[in-house]
Amino acid sequence: MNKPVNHPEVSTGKVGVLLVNLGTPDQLTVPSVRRYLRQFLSDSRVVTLPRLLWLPLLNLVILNVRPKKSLAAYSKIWRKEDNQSPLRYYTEQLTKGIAAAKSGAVVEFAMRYGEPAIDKKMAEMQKAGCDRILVVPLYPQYSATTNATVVDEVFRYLKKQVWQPSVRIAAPWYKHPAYIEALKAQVVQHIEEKQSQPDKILLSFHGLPEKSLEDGDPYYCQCMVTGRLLAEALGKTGDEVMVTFQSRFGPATWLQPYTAEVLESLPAKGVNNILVLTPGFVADCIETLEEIAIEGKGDFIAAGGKACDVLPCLNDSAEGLDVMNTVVTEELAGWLD
Ligand SMILES: C=CC1=C(C)c2cc3[nH]c(cc4nc(cc5[nH]c(cc1n2)c(C)c5CCC(=O)O)C(CCC(=O)O)=C4C)c(C)c3C=C
Ligand SMILES: [Fe+2]
Ligand SMILES: [Fe+2]
Repeated sequence: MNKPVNHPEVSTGKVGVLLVNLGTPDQLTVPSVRRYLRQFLSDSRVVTLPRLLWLPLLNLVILNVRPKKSLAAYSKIWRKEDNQSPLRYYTEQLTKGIAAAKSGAVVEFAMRYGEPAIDKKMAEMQKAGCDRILVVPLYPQYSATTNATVVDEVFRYLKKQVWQPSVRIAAPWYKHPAYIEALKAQVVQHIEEKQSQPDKILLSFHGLPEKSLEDGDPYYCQCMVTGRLLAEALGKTGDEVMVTFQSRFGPATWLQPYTAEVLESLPAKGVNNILVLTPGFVADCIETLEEIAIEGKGDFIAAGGKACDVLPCLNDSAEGLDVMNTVVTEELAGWLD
């Protein structure tokens, strides 16, 4: 006879849904911003330069200069009412919204960098009886710098487990009709309220080094598909809807055209009324609220532009929740026995 094994509790067959966003400083302080940037920018999926070159540069130069600059930017958008960053707030609101729609599932969020950490949340979900966990990286377009690093972290956790849950990773939804329709509805509602058409609609996505294309990262192509499908849905030409890339970091060439350069050059071309969307972000954050809605808009006006309306991310709006609920529902279909 085998020796009796001390069995862990029998599974309750629950399903877990773990939404994972990038991460954000916990507090509005230089050490907090530095801690976040250190973890984020030390990830070799994010900065692919040789470690021996990059880590000294990061630790000796960048982490001494950048956190102060970033803190000034975060302080412009920080939520005073609940003392947290918008990214964290909207990620939590989305999680609550999905939990309300998916009774029976354990719905939680984690951050790839900082807290709540992915391994802690995975462990909690297993403890709560989840033997199937759907992980949803909160990025409509796939990139190795965002999605793949979430998957790496999930599997680092799984590697240490004797009893692993089944895990499924949600696919990016860059061309899903629910997503395109949600963006369209946002634009149509804005134009109706304003009772005038913009000269141009800019879709500003987070940038990546241009080299990502050579490396096989599909991000650029997925952004272009989102842009084309939205233009088609709106009945607009490729000229009226333009895809640009923001948030360049470091001296390398990044995906182009650069949002900042386009914003500064449009007024001289007679494009004076524009509408800007940031469809690569699920939730508003420093990159959308500070870089675009404050800095980018200011630069456009300073260059002679008349109106630059910036739409919020889908966030926890009814449309935003609908997109995420659709993604979760479709991923779980067939998996929920
Ligand atoms: C090499 C650097 C970076 C790559 C590659 C990169 C890819 C990437 N990032 C997002 C989404 C977000 N990035 C955010 C902030 C942010 N990104 C970088 C650098 C790279 N991003 C930095 C240095 C920062 C920090 C902010 C700053 O100091 O200016 C955020 C916002 C976080 C917040 O707290 O508000 C998001 C979201 C995507 C989607 C992406 C690749 C496609
Ligand atoms: Fe980024
Ligand atoms: Fe930025």
